[in-house]
Formats: sequence, structure tokens, C-alpha cells
Amino acid sequence: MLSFFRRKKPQTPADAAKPGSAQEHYSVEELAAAFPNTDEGETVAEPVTEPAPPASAMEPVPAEIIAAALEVEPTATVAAAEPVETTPAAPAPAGKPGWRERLRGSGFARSFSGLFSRHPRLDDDLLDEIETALITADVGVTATSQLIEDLRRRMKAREFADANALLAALRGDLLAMLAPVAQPLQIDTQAKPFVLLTVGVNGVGKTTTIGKLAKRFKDENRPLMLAAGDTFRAAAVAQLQAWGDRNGVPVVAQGQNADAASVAFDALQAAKARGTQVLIADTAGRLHTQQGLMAELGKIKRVLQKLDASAPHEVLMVIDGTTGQNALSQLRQFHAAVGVTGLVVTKLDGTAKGGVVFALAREFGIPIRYAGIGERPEDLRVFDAEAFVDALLPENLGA
Ligand SMILES: Nc1nc2c(ncn2[C@@H]2O[C@H](COP(=O)(O)OP(=O)(O)OP(=O)(O)O)[C@@H](O)[C@H]2O)c(=O)[nH]1
Repeated sequence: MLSFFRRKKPQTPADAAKPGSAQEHYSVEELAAAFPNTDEGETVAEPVTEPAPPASAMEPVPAEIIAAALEVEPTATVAAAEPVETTPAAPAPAGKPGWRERLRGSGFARSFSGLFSRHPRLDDDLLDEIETALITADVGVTATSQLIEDLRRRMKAREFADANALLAALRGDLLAMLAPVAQPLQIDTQAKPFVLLTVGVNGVGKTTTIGKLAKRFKDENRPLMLAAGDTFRAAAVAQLQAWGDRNGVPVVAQGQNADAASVAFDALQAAKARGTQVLIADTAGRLHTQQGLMAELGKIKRVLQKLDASAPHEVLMVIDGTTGQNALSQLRQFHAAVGVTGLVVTKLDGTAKGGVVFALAREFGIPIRYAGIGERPEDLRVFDAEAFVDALLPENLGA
């Protein structure tokens, strides 16, 4: 049954440019993360109980596709979040624990592990080692130079009694870089609905992130609707519809190759008619270098604004943390095309170096809303600068 989720042949130049995308399979973990089950063991799709959005907006994915999508191993369920009546989105239920374990394998953490025990003396060699570690971890040349120059100046001024004090100063500098962008997403309940448009290049984790966010908002008792705007990839539509059917969240879709702007328009119309609090719109992955596809994002935004001049209220760009410095040019192009207001950096648990988060923060100052530190729903964490920095740096100098 899972053969349906074989990624289809490249439909766009963006797909073609993505190495290995044509024959990639969805893993059980990927599907399970995208459709967090609340009823363990049940694998057959329930009939949709929600009243359907306008008929013109709906072209349901066949039941067998939805059933196929649901034949996955259930993963650990999210600890139930407290229902939130207040405006700010609640922090991740699991809190800070888990960051260090998940980021242990990152290039950043590995570069710093043992660095201070190899270079316990306060001298230029230690600074050179730190500089190399930061550059290797994708922090970027400019941000690294800024950090190293600050440490050098303070070392020369004899501010540090020992390497421990220098490590504490580095921690402080890294935190200072991230503090301005650690701004949780605020759901404006006056916006009816609050429209969240997700964008990003192929395979960064948009659809999976939407599944995790939808779970979070559902747990917060927020009336929710999804727009299946990734019309290039059939599995993306099925993923969202299956999740919506399981969890009683309406999903507006028009099927594959539909006009993404038209899906977004229909969804916003339906969400307004129902008094939905949050509408999350998916979009197809696209390379930031493809002018035509980038222009389509502007069109989606303009079409939404025909119904609500203030929409979308959040343009959430999903960035793959393993991308490295290329993430900077991605963000530059997406920001120019559609005005990015928030970031999700995913896959920080994998082979990511982690340092790109600092480079993004320094260059753009755009809020980082969430960090993806694993495949489970609870692994999409509200971005916590302190937890992140502490997970990257050694616990003690000998570590
Ligand atoms: N390890 C890890 N994997 C993640 C994370 N977020 C997403 N993924 C995985 O990334 C892969 C791609 O996710 P998708 O949601 O399909 O990506 P997409 O951006 O919607 O893809 P396109 O529609 O092709 O643009 C899946 O295998 C996800 O499980 C994360 O934080 N950590």
C-alpha cells in the first residue's frame, strides 16, 4: 500500500533539481510524523464528519489513497497540551528537555566537543580553534569574525580568568545573536481566520511541519482548517487530507495540478464562512532560483488579500537545517517574493551543522518560530534560544 507514496517523477524543474527526489519513498517515520495518530491501532480512515467546504473547492482524494496513507505505525503521541485561551501559541509541551540529546550529532556540537580540553590555555590558538569550529559549523564568515573579534578584544583586556570564562562569554555572545529572533508565533484571534502560509524549497519538511503544527493547534482547541496547496505532489494532498479526516479538521483541496492560488482562495472563503480561527495553507516546494514559481507565491498572496487585505498573517518559511549557507540565498529570494515573517528550521537533529541558525538571525533578523529536532510531532519545538545554544556548546570544558 505504501507504494502510493513513492515520490512521483519530477513535475517541475525544482523537482528535477532535487537529488534523489524522483524515486524516494516515504518512510514509516515520515508518514507517522505527518499524521500523528491519536487512536492507536486504528488504521482505517473514518468517513469525514465535518461539513464539507463549498463543493467547487473539494475534489476528495479517493478513499483507498487515504486508507493507504493511514497504514502506518503509530508513533509516540504528544503529551496533551493545556487548552490555550490566550493569544500566544503555547510552548512545546515537552519543554527544554531533549534539545541536547537531539542536537548532539550536529556539526556544531561535534566541533566543540573536546575543543576546550584539547586547548585549555587562554591564547590565540584557542581562538583560532573556536574560529575554525564556528566556520565549519556554518555560522558564516561574517558572524564568526564578529564573535571572534569580540572574544579577542576581551581576552586582551584580561576579562577572562580562564577558558571557562571565555566559554561563558561565547555562550553569551551566541545567545545575544539569537535573542532578537526567538519570538514565538502569536495567533491573532481577531483575524478571522489567522492565515498561515507555508513556503520553502522542495523537501525541507513543509507538509510534515503543517501536520505537526495542526496537531499543536488542535491540542490548543483552535478551530482549524488546512488548504492543500502543494498541488504538484499528489502525496502532499493525500497527507493533509488523511490527517484532516482522522482528526476532524477540514481540508480544502482541488487535487493535483490545480491552481494553488485558487485552492488558497477557496480555503479562505470556506474558513471565513465557518468562523475558523486558523487556516494553514501548504504550497509546493520550489527552488528560489525559479522566477516563475517564485512569482506564483506573490499571486497566492494577492489572491488571499482579495478576501482579507491583512492576509496572510504569517508567511512561514521552512528551512532545512542541513542546507548550510545556501539557506541564506533561499531566504533572500523567498523574502523578496512573498515577505517572509517567520522561520521554521527543520532537521536540526540530523546531519545539520546548526550554525546556519546564527547566520540567518544575524543577516535577516526574521523571527525563528519553531525548530524541528526530530520526526515526532513533539519534536517541532517553539524556538528557544537558550535551549538551542546550550545544546550546541559543551556542558563542561572537558566534554
Ligand atoms: N529528522 C528530521 N526529519 C524531518 C524533520 N522535519 C521534516 N522531516 C522529514 O523531511 C522529509 C520531507 O518532508 P516533507 O514534509 O515531505 O517536505 P516538503 O517540504 O513538504 O516536500 P515537497 O512537497 O517535496 O516540497 C520527511 O521525511 C520528513 O519526515 C525534522 O525536524 N527532523
